[in-house]
Amino acid sequence: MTTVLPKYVAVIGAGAAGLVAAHELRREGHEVVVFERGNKVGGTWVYNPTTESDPLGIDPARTVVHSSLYASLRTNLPREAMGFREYPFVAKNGAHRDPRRFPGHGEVLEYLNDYTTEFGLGELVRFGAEVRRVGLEGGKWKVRSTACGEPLDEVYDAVVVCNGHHTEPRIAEIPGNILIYALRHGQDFKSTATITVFLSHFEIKDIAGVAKEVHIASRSVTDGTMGKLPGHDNMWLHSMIESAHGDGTVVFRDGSAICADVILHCTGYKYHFAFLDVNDSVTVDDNRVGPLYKQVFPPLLAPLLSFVGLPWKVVPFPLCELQSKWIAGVLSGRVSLPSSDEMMADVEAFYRTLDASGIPKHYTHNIGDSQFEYNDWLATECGCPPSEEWRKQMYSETSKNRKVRPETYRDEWDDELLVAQAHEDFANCSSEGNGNLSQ
Ligand SMILES: Cc1cc2nc3c(=O)[nH]c(=O)nc-3n(C[C@H](O)[C@H](O)[C@H](O)COP(=O)(O)OP(=O)(O)OC[C@H]3O[C@@H](n4cnc5c(N)ncnc54)[C@H](O)[C@@H]3O)c2cc1C
Repeated sequence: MTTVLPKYVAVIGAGAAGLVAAHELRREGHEVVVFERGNKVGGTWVYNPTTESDPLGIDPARTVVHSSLYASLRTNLPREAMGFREYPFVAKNGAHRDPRRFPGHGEVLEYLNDYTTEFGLGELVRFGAEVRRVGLEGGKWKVRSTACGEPLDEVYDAVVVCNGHHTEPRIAEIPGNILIYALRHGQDFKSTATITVFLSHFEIKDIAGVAKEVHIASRSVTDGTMGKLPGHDNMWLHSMIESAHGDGTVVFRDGSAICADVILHCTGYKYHFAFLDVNDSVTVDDNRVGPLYKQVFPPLLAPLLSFVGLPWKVVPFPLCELQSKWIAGVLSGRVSLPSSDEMMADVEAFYRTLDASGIPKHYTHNIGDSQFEYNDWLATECGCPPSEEWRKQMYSETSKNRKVRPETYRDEWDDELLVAQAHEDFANCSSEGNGNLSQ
């Protein structure tokens, strides 16, 4: 094998993906700079209690606030399955710690802070540094960032994009006037408000507890499920919205109508890479980022440009960990990639499989059903063990429990045996020197 020199790598974002990418890259011998436009590590898990003064987002003078979290948010995955493979998310004692199996968002941020401290990642992060442009010049990446309004141009060998995909809202296109509301507390809604929610959401009950009426319009509502939601006095399911009007009238496709004070879009987010200047080597088309070999490398720019954390409906932390190991190994020459043509052929074959199964383009990165197969493929490439059996089973048991006990799955479960197996595994991990378990 030819020796490849360590690379000078720019990582964009210091959320879970950027942190694990930085750790794995440095571990492999690369020199790393992490650009983070915020002033903390943790990305999504950095909670901001404020909302914009203008919920319609029209006033150009408004202070823009972004946070995808709301106050009462708890994880939807159990901590054992959710954590990084090499740094288990175990409960810790301490004034600000939340030992629950499905902890509140603050505990996830604490965990990511612990991870940062444990591996000394803070020294790699440049806070307040927003990447504005990434372009290829003479075989090297020119990265333009701004800090305190001052532009800075630097040259890197490789760029790893970890900018997350829960920032750019995907707004449902409804003819008529649209109201958008950012939610932090259910109590943000007055008890008189009638709310139309564009898509069902697990935590809608927070709002239903204080709003007068909640009307849920969703693609998945069928004739058989329309009407009042069983067990709730003030929640109704509707077909999709046909139009919305300035006086608050919302007309559904079945012809029924209500009058709403607020329309809340629970329609998710879009992939967005405003800083990427790579002609058409990577594009976003109907929320498909591509072409990407195995969700990570654009064949024409591999291995010097890569993406971590694009897949959704997955357990993100361990998946990002494996993607990062793969990227780090490929950049150092320890792991090889197929040729560009072979990678492109693989991507095209993947798209044909999606087409043949009737899976729309915007589901390209929904790899939920095959996530563990995907993780195991990455693990084999990197020469590390496949996903733990308990983790796979725990994921599937949690999904089942969420369906059976939608209101209480975070506090009642039947997979204690898997929890015990996880902890047995963590103890082995600890004997191999994992500082997270020695406290
Ligand atoms: C409401 C909600 C609940 C969730 N619940 C769970 C859960 O229970 N369990 C779970 O495992 N996952 C959950 N997730 C998924 C969560 O997104 C992932 O766990 C993970 O945090 C994603 O990390 P990331 O690093 O990919 O992205 P992010 O956390 O979004 O981090 C991206 C970082 O990049 C920075 N950045 C972006 N653009 C630039 C730029 N141009 N220059 C510099 N910096 C930039 C951002 O400031 C940010 O810090 C949830 C997500 C949401 C939105």
